Amino acid sequence: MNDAHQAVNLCPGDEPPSGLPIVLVSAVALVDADGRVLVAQRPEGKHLAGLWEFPGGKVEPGEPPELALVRELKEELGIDTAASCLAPCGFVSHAYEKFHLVMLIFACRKWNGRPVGQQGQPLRWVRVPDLFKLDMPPADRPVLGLLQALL
Ligand SMILES: Nc1nc2c([nH]c(=O)n2[C@H]2C[C@H](O)[C@@H](COP(=O)(O)OP(=O)(O)OP(=O)(O)O)O2)c(=O)[nH]1
Ligand SMILES: [Mg+2]
Repeated sequence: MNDAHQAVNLCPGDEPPSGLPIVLVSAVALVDADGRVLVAQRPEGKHLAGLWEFPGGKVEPGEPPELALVRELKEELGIDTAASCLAPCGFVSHAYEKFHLVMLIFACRKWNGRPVGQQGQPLRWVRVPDLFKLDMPPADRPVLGLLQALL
């Protein structure tokens, strides 16, 4: 048995199911001057409705992930930022029932305008330790650890 084979066997049951379409999403931790992070409640009628999420959305074909996020922040929150204001924090990879989510996480401390939910979605500024108490999508749990380490 070679090393690679042994490494696979160290984590039995961890293999993700294959065959699901991959959905690439860019999402952001907007961080205010007090170190709080913005979360938005997902609108009714959407996948994972009612849960608190990091703003962002699907990357369109051929679209750079940073520009997708700049676009989504304008569409969802009405704020302006730039790719140069987005610091990569990490990613999550999570199998939902119908697709496999790969979500790139950025941090952003510089934007213009005051975030307002453009679809009427409620917003909250939350300290990182308090994010653990919120009802968030299952894919987001590893993001909280990332933010705890980075912010
Ligand atoms: N934005 C965002 N999406 C998340 C998070 N966690 C999580 O599992 N997701 C999932 C929910 C969705 O299935 C997918 C992102 O889709 P989205 O609904 O935000 O996409 P979008 O803004 O482009 O909206 P739409 O045009 O497709 O309606 O990622 C999160 O923290 N933020
Ligand atoms: Mg979205």
